[in-house]
Amino acid sequence: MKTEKCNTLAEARKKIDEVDEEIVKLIAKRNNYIKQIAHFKTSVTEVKAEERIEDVISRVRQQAIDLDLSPNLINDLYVRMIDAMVESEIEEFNNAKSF
Ligand SMILES: C=C(O[C@@H]1C=C(C(=O)O)C=C[C@H]1O)C(=O)O
Repeated sequence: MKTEKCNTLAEARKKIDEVDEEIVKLIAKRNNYIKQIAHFKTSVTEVKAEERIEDVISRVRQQAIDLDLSPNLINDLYVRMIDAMVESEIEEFNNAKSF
């Protein structure tokens, strides 16, 4: 992973702002795929797919370890994010069913 060396506080903050912009775009992209997935499912239990959540969390925890990042931090962020995305998937699922 390429991280540039910054020489000032302002420069480092600008880099952080750029990274944040990318993170939010990627989260929006992830959420768009989540909404598509809703259309391939037939029940709310299937929407929730607990075993898939465990797989995703386990994979990102390992990736955090590989990148020398706290696995617990990534775990907590993902639990919160997936929770919200499952809500958005359920909403999409219920809307699709009502057509
Ligand atoms: C996207 C899916 O649906 C839900 C959302 C998940 C996620 O945000 O990664 C994982 C499992 C499901 O709770 C899926 O089944 O893959």
